Amino acid sequence: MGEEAPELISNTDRNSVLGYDPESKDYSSSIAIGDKIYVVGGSDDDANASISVKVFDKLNGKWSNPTVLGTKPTPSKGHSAVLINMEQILIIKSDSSPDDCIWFLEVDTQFVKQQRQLVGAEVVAWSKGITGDAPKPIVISGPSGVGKGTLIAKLMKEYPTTFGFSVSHTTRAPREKEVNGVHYHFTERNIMEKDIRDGKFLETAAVHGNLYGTSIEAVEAVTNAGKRCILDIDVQGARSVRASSLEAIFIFICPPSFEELEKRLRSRGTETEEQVQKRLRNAKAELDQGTSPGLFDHILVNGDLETCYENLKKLLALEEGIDVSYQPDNFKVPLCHSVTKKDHKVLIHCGNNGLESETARTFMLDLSLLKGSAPGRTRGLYISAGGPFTENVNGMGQV
Ligand SMILES: Nc1ncnc2c1ncn2[C@@H]1O[C@H](COP(=O)(O)OP(=O)(O)OP(=O)(O)O)[C@@H](O)[C@H]1O
Ligand SMILES: Nc1nc2c(ncn2[C@@H]2O[C@H](COP(=O)(O)O)[C@@H](O)[C@H]2O)c(=O)[nH]1
Repeated sequence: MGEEAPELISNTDRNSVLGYDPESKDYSSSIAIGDKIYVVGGSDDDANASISVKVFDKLNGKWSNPTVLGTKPTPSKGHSAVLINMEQILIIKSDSSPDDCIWFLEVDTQFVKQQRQLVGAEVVAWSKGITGDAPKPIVISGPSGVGKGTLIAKLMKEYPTTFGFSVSHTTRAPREKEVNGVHYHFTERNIMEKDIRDGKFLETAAVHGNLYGTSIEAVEAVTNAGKRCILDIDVQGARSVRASSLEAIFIFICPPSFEELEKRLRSRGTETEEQVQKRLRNAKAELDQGTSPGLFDHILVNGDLETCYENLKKLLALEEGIDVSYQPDNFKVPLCHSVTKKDHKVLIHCGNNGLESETARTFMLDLSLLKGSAPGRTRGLYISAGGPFTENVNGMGQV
């Protein structure tokens, strides 16, 4: 039986672009999935703009502007759009820096389906393609007063360029020394409820009588700064993140005893007696859930602060597992390129409209080990440079 011919996807450079308007410098590409057509467009006139997405519903003949979640790519001079599966479209930006050229537009992934239900309208989500295995975010949970904030502050102080704190939103009032935008984004309940409906949060929970939540933007701000994201969230939040597409490491911090927890909470002096009582009641359930198997990868007891901090550092070093060695130094897709896809492999033929010549170059993207997705990053992308790549019985190989 013969091999199925690879699917040819034309690029959307200035010459072959669908709907390119030379006056406005706008360009767009379109991909049909089921009953919908996704039109992804941009204009290189406005460097601050982002690539736009429009959806045409073939069933009712109407266009819509979907809610677009995640950090959006900025426009480049052109891009190719490749249908990977019925859930996501690969966008390869031309003439962009190596860390900004591979993007995934999710149109029907689990996350998008959930958000569509929540928002009650069309939703798409962007996720940036990361080569190799970028480090996973760290979720730190534990009862109020156990010392999560103290441990995180130590980590951020010692490694300011490695770790970044995900600044949560909360409806609780700021404490005396808390700074808006640094410790929390302090917000009103009705505003936060609207933001939740608009799909802006990765997770939210009602904790000790207030709303708390991690916005997609908070996590992306840290990741975009090239840092490893730390989330300080309660057990309900940890459970939601576990169920989301964000692949993280989950650490639960325990007190050495309940009495010590009570002592720390009181000595912090930030809560009224009534609030302390409420937090202690909730702590019992959190300790039960946090220490039962399944949710957390690691449990640390915060007895002596320095010992616990050293253990936390050891644990993070073990979990590091960063491997970003797969990206060729000079991976940059020129305006003039074409793309072919077969199974999990995408070939980008660069130069001379894909015709072989001395200047022509081919890159291969291996999508078989992708992990994570929106909201956040799609990791595990492998890029090989060189070629010419040929097809063999197992797919594509390099000769
Ligand atoms: N190992 C420790 N030994 C003694 N005191 C500690 C230890 N760790 C933290 N503390 C103190 O306990 C109090 C509570 O710590 P922290 O505010 O970090 O708790 P938390 O878990 O972040 O609480 P919350 O969830 O309410 O934000 C602080 O006053 C802090 O200085
Ligand atoms: N589910 C979430 N929980 C959060 C978030 N930010 C903080 N928290 C947790 O709330 C309690 C109370 O915090 P406090 O600052 O009022 O003492 C604590 O357990 C935090 O871990 C969040 O975004 N989501």
